[in-house]
Amino acid sequence: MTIPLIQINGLEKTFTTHEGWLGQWHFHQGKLTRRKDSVHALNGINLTINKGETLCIVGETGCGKSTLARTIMGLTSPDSGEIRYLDQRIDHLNNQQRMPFRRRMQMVFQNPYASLNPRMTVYQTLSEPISFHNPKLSQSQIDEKVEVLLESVGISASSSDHYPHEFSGGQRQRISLARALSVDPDFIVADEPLSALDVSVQAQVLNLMMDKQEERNLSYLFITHDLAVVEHFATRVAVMYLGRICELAPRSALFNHPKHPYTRALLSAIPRLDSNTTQAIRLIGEVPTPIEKPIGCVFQARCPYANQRCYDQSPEMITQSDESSVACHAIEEGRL
Ligand SMILES: Nc1ncnc2c1ncn2[C@@H]1O[C@H](COP(=O)(O)OP(=O)(O)OP(=O)(O)O)[C@@H](O)[C@H]1O
Repeated sequence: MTIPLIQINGLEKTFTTHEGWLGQWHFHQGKLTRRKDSVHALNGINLTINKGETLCIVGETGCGKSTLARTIMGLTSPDSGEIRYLDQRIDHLNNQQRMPFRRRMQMVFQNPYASLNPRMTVYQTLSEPISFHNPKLSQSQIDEKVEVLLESVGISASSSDHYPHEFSGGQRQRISLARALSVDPDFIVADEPLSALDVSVQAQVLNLMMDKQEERNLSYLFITHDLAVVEHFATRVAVMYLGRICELAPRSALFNHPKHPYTRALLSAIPRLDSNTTQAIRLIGEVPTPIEKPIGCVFQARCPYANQRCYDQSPEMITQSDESSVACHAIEEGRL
């Protein structure tokens, strides 16, 4: 049975930036004014992450993947929209109110070199969240939990007095995962957790994450550029473009029958031995900047199927027969 764990409705986030060194001041109504640009990072995201599933987010750099992750985790506040954990709204909580959810929702970052405190031993890194969230545990119970946790991610408990710099990149990412697991979460956001690692180590860390998911019925929101990882690991895949989700589909539907022109373009960039019958699309044109949010479909400027409606009207997500959803006028009109 599918149980929704995280539900996101109409999430919007715009950042205001002061663009460029020379361009940041200008005269406006006789006054020297600092120029501001609005970066539309999230433009109405609707998404559900179910219990026990891995939802992978893919899309070009700057399309809003990390902003989505950080907003779900409460590290960035949304401008509008709702985020629910089970049936509780969590998008507007202050630090104090968010505390119970911090245990249940954890994050693993791209760079284990930066995300572990270099001045804390592995024991301190793991025991601190354990004792904070379980104040009744005795010292020996905490010690035992740290030991079991470390061994469970393939790090010898005898190295718990070592510092992060004494470990390899893969070991550090294992320790980051152990830290996330130390408080028994239900949900982990992993933002490019493999991309700072050697290719040979990536598979080991990915397999470890899959084992932990099975053991603990974890839900993952997994952000990656690597479509081979997505094909191996995802339950469902959300394809993002310029702050919007353009296709959301079960893994096999997405890889076997990609629908949105952007998804097709992404997948046709992967060299494959089996010939895919879906027509490949080569992307033309520049990636538009999130500062100039287009009216209509966000993919219009690079889409070979765009017509006037695509320039005028933003397409809605429409569910297809294979449980995928896609936002594309050309598909809706049967032109694709
Ligand atoms: N704190 C911020 N202030 C201003 N702009 C920001 C901020 N954070 C993100 N942005 C902008 O929002 C847009 C989305 O950024 P985001 O990091 O979410 O994209 P991404 O898809 O995760 O990219 P990448 O794959 O490179 O990590 C980008 O244009 C980025 O420059």
